[in-house]
This record gives sequence, C-alpha cells and structure tokens, in this order.
Amino acid sequence: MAPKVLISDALSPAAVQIFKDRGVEVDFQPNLGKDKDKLAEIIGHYDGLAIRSATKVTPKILQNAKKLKVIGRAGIGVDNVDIPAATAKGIIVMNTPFGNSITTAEHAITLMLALAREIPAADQSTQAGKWEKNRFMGVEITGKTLGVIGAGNIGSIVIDRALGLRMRVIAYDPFLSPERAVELGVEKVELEELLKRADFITLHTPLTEKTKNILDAKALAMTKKGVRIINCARGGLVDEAALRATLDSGHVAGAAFDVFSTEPANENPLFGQPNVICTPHLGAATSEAQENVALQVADQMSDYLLRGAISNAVNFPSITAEEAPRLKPFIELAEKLGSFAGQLTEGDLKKIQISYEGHVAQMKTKALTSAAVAGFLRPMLQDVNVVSAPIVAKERGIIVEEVTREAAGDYESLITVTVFTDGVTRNVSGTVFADARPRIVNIKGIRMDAEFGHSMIYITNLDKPGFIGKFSGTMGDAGINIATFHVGREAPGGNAVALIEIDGEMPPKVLEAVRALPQVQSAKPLKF
Ligand SMILES: NC(=O)c1ccc[n+]([C@@H]2O[C@H](COP(=O)([O-])OP(=O)(O)OC[C@H]3O[C@@H](n4cnc5c(N)ncnc54)[C@H](O)[C@@H]3O)[C@@H](O)[C@H]2O)c1
Ligand SMILES: O=C(O)[C@H](O)COP(=O)(O)O
Repeated sequence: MAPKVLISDALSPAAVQIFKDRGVEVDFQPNLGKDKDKLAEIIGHYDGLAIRSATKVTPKILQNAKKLKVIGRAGIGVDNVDIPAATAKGIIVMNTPFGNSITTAEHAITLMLALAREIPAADQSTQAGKWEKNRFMGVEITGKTLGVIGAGNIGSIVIDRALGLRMRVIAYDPFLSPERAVELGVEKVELEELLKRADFITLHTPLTEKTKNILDAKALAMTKKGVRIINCARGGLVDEAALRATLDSGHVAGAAFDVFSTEPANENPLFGQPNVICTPHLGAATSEAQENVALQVADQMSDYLLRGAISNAVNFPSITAEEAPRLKPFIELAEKLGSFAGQLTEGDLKKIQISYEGHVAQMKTKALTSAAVAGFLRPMLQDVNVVSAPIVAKERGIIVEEVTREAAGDYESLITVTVFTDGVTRNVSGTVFADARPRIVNIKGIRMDAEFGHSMIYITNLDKPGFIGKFSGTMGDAGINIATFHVGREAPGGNAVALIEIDGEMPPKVLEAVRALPQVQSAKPLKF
C-alpha cells in the first residue's frame, strides 16, 4: 500500500506533484496546522507530515501519530517540532537546510536598506499626499560596520552581500573558525566588541538556551548610539521590551523585525514605533525559495518512505538512496544480533558493545548501532525503533559502545554484539554473504553458520552422543517440525550450542521436556 502524507501548512503545490509522481498518496490541507485539535484527530492516518512553521508538532499530536514515520520541514527552523518526543517515538525529523537561505539573507539586506532610508514611512507619507522631502534623512551604508551575530548558512550570505555593498563586516559566532572567517572576508570578534562597534546589527542564529535574549537590556546598553537592529532569524533572540525602551530613549535609531517572540504577532512592544519596520515572518517568502523547499522536502520524504534513504534528518545520520540497499541487510543483521542478545539477557545490564570488522566498518555504523540497540531493547520494550533506540538506552543508563576495525578477519564483514551484565559477558557475531541474508557465525566464541528463522530454540549443551536424536524425538513426539538444525562446539566433548528453527510455537510443556534432556544445560525459545 502506498504511504500517505499530510501537508498541513502552506507549502508550494509543487510538493503535491512530487509526492504524486513518486507514488505517495498526499492530502494537501494548507490551513490545518493552525487547528491543533483537528490535526491531533486525523494524524493517526498518515505515514508522513510535511510542514512549515505554522504547524506545532506537540507531544499531544505525536501521541496520536500511531503510523507516523517522518516529519518534513519545508524550511530551516525545526523549533516548532518537539524533537525529543518525535525521536522517542521513532519518527525521523528532516528539514531543508539551504533551500531558503539566499531568500532570507536577501530579506535581511532589504530590511537593512529600508531601515537606513526609512522606506516604509516615506512611502506611507508620500502616498498620503504629504511630500515630506525634509522629514526623511537617511544614512549611507557604504563604509558602515555591520555586526553579524551567527555566521552560518544565512549569516554567510548576508556577509557576502554586505561586503558587495562596501560595508565593513564583523561577526560573532563561537563556532566560526578563523580559517572560515578569512574565507568569508569577515573579522571575527567577541560579542561585546561587536556591540560596541556595529552601526547595524543583524541576527542569524537559531533560538537556543544560549542565544535567547542574546540582545537583552545589558547588551543593548553596550551598543553604539544610533545603531539599527535587524532580526530575520527567530523571535526571542532580542528582548523586545528592552529594545522598545532603547528605541524610546533614542539610543537605538531603528529596528526591523521579521520574527517575534510570539507568533502570529497580533501585538508586540515594537509595534507602532516610527522607526520600526515589521514583516510577518516573510524571510523565506519568495516563490523561488518556497518551490525549492517544497520540492526538496517532498523528495526527501518520498525517498525515506519508499526507499529508506535519509537526508537532512536532525535526529538520525544520513543514508543516501545508493547506500540504503547496501546497508539494509546489515541493518537487519545488527537488529537481529541485538535481538538475539536481548532475548538471552537476564540480570543487570551494564553495557552493550557493537563492533564492526572489515568492510562493514566503513558503512554508516551509527545507523547500524542504533539498529542493534533497537533489536536488543525490543524484547523488553515494544515501542522502540532505530530512531528512538539511542535515547531510550540513554534514559535507562545503558552504555552503548561502538568499536570499528577496518581490517577484515575471517569474514569480509563481521558485526559482533557483546552484552555486559553483572558478572556475565555474552557475545554473538554475524555476517551477510552475497545472498544478502544475515546469519549468525559465532556464539560465545563457538563457530556456526545459521540463518535467522522466525521461531527458534537456542540450546546450550554438552557435546555428548545422543543429544540430537533425543531432541528430535521429543519434537517429533510433540508433532513439531524442525526446519533447520545448526550445531557448534568449543572442542569434542566440551561446551556446545545448537540453534534450531521450528515451524510454529514451542509449547511450554515441550520446552520443559527439552530442558530435562540429560545433555541440555539451557534451552530458550527465540523470536525474530
Ligand atoms: N525569517 C525567516 O523566515 C527565516 C528563514 C530561514 C531561516 N530562519 C532562521 O534563521 C536562523 C539561521 O539559519 P541558518 O540556516 O543560517 O542556520 P545555521 O545553522 O546555518 O547557522 C546558525 C549559526 O549560528 C551560530 N550560533 C549558534 N549559537 C550561537 C551563539 N550562541 N552565538 C553566536 N552564534 C551562534 C552557529 O555557529 C551557526 O553558524 C535560524 O534560526 C533559522 O530558523 C528564518
Ligand atoms: O526556519 C525557516 O525556514 C523560516 O523561519 C521560514 O519559515 P516559514 O516556512 O514558516 O516561512
């Protein structure tokens, strides 16, 4: 059955066409995102949700999203999605990190120029028939200093355009390397210096604990008199009430805001000021940018739903469409090895170690580790998948360790899952041969070669004559068909293991009879 996607925001209709062309069923309800209750009511029917910033993906909505596998943000900011809650539910959250950057940078430059020449007020006055030629005295921007807070994708484009306008540009960004600053042609400075030197300040950081109110009353007091401030990034970066006070006092000459601490912003301390320009979160609103992000998000979501390829996910490593088919059997192997270890684990778990040897060590091991951990946890917790597994493990204090060794041993690729509990260390290894079927090749250091079956019995026994005959007899008496039988041993007469696939379930009474066989040390039914 074709996967089904809901578009709950005003995405470009280009997205609808892409979904349809790719074979994804699509429901386009551009205003639904604003109706939380309705969204919560219907979200359960969809495999994918495509949004912009108007849809708030809250824990309540996620609670009802029983089938949801992916949330695609046609844009950059994912602060309207509860990412920890989505991750805990195993839902991939992806965005389109570059599709609207140029457009947003252009909006910031537009607002800066409009502020410098008071364009909106001059327009209003002129159209009111006032011809106030002497009222509007602007400032030239050539040679002025622009302070850029946040020199990422958008900040870098703003820097480039501002240099083209012959401004001096200084930037504050703790993650900007000196080499990148040189490449951008910008002077990297500390925040305090930026505040003291800039004639214009433009913000381009996400809203985080560290950036919230980065321009508060104290920071604003450090700015140069006559500074003009532009915010096209996120509401909450500037303390709006404090800014209003500095505008009122005349210290700040003007402000241009596209984003507000509460949106939609029906009222705000900045509204109504003569030297303030406001736009309703229009940074990304050009037909070019909207088409870019809509096409990209529809493609990314379709790739994931149809082919398992992951790009631009904020909560999972990327897997290309080319990698996905190669990775798939190894994901299955890692998950099954994890499941094998999880079904056998009793006692207090300390650590899981997943080691990769040979060719598999060069693959996306982070994704494979998540799969192994998901397989391990699933016997204990039903609702866990490769996306949610790492945080579920972390919440439970389980240490997950990853080891890679690119040199191949006996196998071209080998994955080993080792579980450390109080006093017991148990390991199981597997590989994938050319037939792409995962198999177990080593249990506790004992070699074997067994494919995973749906219903299996794992037996530890002593390598003594009669075990196979007695076991087969017990199963035959109970009318249970043995599908495959694999054995391995440490040494003749020593510890041995058997993995037997049976058709159907193992009744508890028959399991008791198997456990009572003289050679058997333990017997455990397993499900894969
Ligand atoms: N107005 C709009 O419509 C619109 C459109 C697109 C993006 N945005 C917003 O613009 C912002 C920037 O987007 P981007 O694509 O450039 O993001 P980005 O991740 O590429 O860049 C953000 C930069 O901020 C820097 N940063 C992080 N913490 C910082 C701190 N404490 N101080 C200074 N710098 C810090 C990072 O190092 C990074 O370089 C985001 O919040 C995004 O949501 C708004
Ligand atoms: O983060 C973004 O991409 C911008 O804030 C754009 O938001 P929008 O898609 O709601 O216009």
